[in-house]
Amino acid sequence: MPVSDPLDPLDPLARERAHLTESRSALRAMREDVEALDIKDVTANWVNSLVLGRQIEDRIKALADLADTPLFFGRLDYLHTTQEGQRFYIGRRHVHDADGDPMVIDWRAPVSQPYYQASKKDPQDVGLRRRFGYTGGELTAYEDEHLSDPAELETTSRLLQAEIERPRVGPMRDIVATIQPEQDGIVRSDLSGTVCVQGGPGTGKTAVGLHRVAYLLYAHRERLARTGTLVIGPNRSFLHYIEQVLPALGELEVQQATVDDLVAHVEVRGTDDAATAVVKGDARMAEVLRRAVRSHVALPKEPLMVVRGSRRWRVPAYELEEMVRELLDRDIRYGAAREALPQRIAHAVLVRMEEAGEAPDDRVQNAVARNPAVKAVVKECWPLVEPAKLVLRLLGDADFLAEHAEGLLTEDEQKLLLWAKPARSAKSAKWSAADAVLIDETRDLVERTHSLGHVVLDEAQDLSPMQYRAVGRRCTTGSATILGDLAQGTTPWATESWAQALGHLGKPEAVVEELTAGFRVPREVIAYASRLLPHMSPGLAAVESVRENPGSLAVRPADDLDADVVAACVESLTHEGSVGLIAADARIAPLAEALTAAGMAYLSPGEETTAESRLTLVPASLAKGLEYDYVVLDEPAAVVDGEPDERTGLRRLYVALTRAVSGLTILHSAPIPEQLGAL
Ligand SMILES: Nc1ncnc2c1ncn2[C@@H]1O[C@H](COP(=O)(O)OP(=O)(O)OP(=O)(O)O)[C@@H](O)[C@H]1O
Repeated sequence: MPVSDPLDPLDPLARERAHLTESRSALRAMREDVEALDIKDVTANWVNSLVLGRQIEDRIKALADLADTPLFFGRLDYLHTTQEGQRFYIGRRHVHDADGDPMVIDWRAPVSQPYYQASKKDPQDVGLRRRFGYTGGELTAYEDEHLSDPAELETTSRLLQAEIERPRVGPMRDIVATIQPEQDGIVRSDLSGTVCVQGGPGTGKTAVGLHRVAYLLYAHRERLARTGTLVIGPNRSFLHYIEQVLPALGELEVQQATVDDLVAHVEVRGTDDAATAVVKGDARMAEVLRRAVRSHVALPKEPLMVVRGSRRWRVPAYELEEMVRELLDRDIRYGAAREALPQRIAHAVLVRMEEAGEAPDDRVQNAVARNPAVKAVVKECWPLVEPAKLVLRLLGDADFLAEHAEGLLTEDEQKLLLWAKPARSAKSAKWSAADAVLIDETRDLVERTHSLGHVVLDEAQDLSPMQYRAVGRRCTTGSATILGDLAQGTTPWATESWAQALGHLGKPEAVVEELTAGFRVPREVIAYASRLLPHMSPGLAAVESVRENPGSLAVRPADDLDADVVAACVESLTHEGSVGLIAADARIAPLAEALTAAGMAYLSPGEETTAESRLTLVPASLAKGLEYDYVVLDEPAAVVDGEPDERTGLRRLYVALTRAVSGLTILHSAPIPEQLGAL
């Protein structure tokens, strides 16, 4: 790797540094231009000026020059055909000079794509690809690849390798400088299609999903600003961990939520046992709910008599019945049909008025639709359905449930659904998370759920069919990026195949891509963890680690488990980077006590690690998606035993074993689960 000679005016590094300095001044000038905007002349309306003011503030924020985030990380020199001898610096955002000429090009622009995709085999008209290395914001190195020079040997990039090996203190960071070709293909796939990514631990699924949102916002900014984008993660601590990535890429508008947040129409205070939750999460419940909602519709028995002034207008029962039947047959929401019915009835009355020689207009039709007699028919035939009340009745009234579950759920399954003690009201009921999903489904039967432009669903393998439906209805008219690993499914309803999951989501046509290169876990550690695969997810390929650092793996029997675990944490903390102590949930309290007794401060998952505070105590149930430079794993057998069945237990253990970036120390007093075996 060439080094700089500051005394040489032709020194390439010095010239690149000069370009960096000029680009920073250009960025400053762009920011000052925005800061100098005077909106008083443009708008007299205070609401407009508030909105405009906020947009300007966001723009100023987006144009900030962050000291530790390099303005560009690469350079492309094109050859002749497409961009005639042009040179582009690739960075996180577009920077132009006073004449509007680009100094740094956004990594998402089409001309940047060869930075990620070009190779010796397919140079894509690129003569030179240069990667830059930074040390604390200073440009200190560069690395060249002459893609069209057959004499130059292909080597692995030291800068890329250094980035992959970099210690992981702090929240998750972006990977724009080092997105790999297979990842880039997913990041840049078109907005119109849904993509599903299967990938083992540390293959970059989360990173790819977040960069795809950033890319789509760039390529379809207006459309997505209107329709909205959402990232769904498994829990709060995970969302905290990833929340900095998009803002660092200049995207401040993306919402984040858990599936529970999406369906939070009632307060969740209860829990279900696994068997009950499985039935509640089963896709057949959608049909039970559909039937139950539609069962509220009653066919009219009596004719309708509308009195207006001195005239009486009669609509016979059979005609009303036809209207109701016709609405039932149409595939529209219960609520929409309920709104349509009075207008239909009013229309029938108007036809009669016209036949009698009157000339009623729209106002008359609306007045008839609001007539008490018409309202009474609607109330009788198409009553309001309150979603929470309907679910309350299904879970509390065995006959009502049996009527609508007939032929769909067995008697045993129905029993599992029924509350031991029926709740009195929707307010006082102890709703579970699965109940909230049922209520959400019912709401959608009554009124269409608003669809966003794009949804990213991470750790998707853990969702129940009913949860997939809840996510799917939030992107019916948009698209989605579905990320997950079947081997890390730890819920009793975890999906067995992506085809099934995509079917429930309503996106059966989605393309399933696979990522197999592992950027997190060292070779030896992933090989050890992958021993579990045949026992819990046969058929899934093990991840191929691209880490060069061999990492360290130690499995040690403990005499005094708590004390030995604390000692292993102390030892891990002598290294640079973050340390995660992962343990079965039931072991968290005693370990917290042991750490406190030893005078060691620790964080909870999702709390930001800093240089001073690097140890996090992680319950196994929250470890998914997170990573630490060094992991101390307490008592693997307890992690397995903490789950209701062995397969789920082994999968939980697999998740815990695959969080380490540099070193994994396992301490056990009980025997190591036999599927893992000795080192
Ligand atoms: N192209 C890349 N260059 C550098 N680092 C990368 C790259 N791809 C992924 N990484 C890093 O590898 C680590 C794992 O990535 P990520 O968390 O996205 O993986 P994942 O597949 O979601 O893992 P899990 O299945 O455990 O949730 C992160 O630190 C991420 O920044």
